[in-house]
Amino acid sequence: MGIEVIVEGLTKSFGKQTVWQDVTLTLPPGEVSVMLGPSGTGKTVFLKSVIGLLKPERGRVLVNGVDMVNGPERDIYQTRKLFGLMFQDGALFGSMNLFDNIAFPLREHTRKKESEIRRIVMERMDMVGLVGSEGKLPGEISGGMRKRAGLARALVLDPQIILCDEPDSGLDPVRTSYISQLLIDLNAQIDATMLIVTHNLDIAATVPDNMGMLFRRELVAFGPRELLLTSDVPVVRQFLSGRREGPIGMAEEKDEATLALEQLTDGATVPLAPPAVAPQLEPSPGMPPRQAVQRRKARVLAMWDQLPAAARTAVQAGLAPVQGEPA
Ligand SMILES: Nc1ncnc2c1ncn2[C@@H]1O[C@H](COP(=O)(O)OP(=O)(O)OP(=O)(O)O)[C@@H](O)[C@H]1O
Repeated sequence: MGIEVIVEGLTKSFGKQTVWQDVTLTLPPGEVSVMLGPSGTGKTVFLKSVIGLLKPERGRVLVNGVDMVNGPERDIYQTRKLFGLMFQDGALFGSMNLFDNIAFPLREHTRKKESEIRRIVMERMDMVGLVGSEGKLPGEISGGMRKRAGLARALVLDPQIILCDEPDSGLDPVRTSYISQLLIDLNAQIDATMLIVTHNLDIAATVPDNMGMLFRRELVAFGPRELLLTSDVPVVRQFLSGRREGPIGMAEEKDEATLALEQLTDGATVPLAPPAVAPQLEPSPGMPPRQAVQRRKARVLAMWDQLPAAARTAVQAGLAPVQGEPA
């Protein structure tokens, strides 16, 4: 089962610029979480801080009891091996074929024999649908294939926590749907804790168990997907509906005067209908059921009293028994 990641009071700055402050959340073990936020709000910085590649000034990130911020470097290095990291561009070595790219972490970090490495690499390539492309160079394949190769490489060390930075960037909507399904299928197969950073609304609506959003140097919210998908917090509603009206501006947050002017226009005053919550993706036929589903159900029911009515209704709709399944 995946490992819980506890983030407490995390604050990160570069010089005088605070990227975000006092971020507190828990990634539940084996569940899929998505972190949303407009460009430049520090989503990538957050991922890098979770894995200990960047050092926030305050707070801690606990993984298996190790603080990835201030713990001993030796422990951080060991704990990092529990992670699989999928970078935005796949981060493949251009001069290596896909097989060697995916085998790289095994050759670097383990003493496995080549025959064992071949078995693992082929198994992971099969998981992401790349068998037959072992000999291709990254420059010879499509962006979607590069993403999948990046994902296969993130999987070779059997990670218990997977971090994905914008798995959709540069992909068309159809390829993005395939990646979404692949992420759910992977979760069903390996039950790893997953954190996906994205601004893709389809991924946000259909993939995660939990969702968070960064804005104005704060974590606006983090919780079950239904909480954010039905939220009436203006910035969350604006982001999830992709509207211009609201606190998020083109280059940066809008100033007070622009916002006040918007309040006077019809577009901003017409209330949005409560959003319909799309069903979460199920694993593909033939995949095992996601083990996180039952754990999440118990967790969400335990926080029932704290959920607003709209979120409860959406949770109930999602819990309705599927035909042929016990309630
Ligand atoms: N190493 C660094 N040194 C200085 N500033 C940095 C560094 N890394 C990131 N930043 C700044 O931190 C802020 C957040 O960057 P980040 O890449 O995390 O945003 P993001 O939310 O992932 O954006 P996008 O969605 O556009 O990828 C930006 O203002 C960026 O310029």
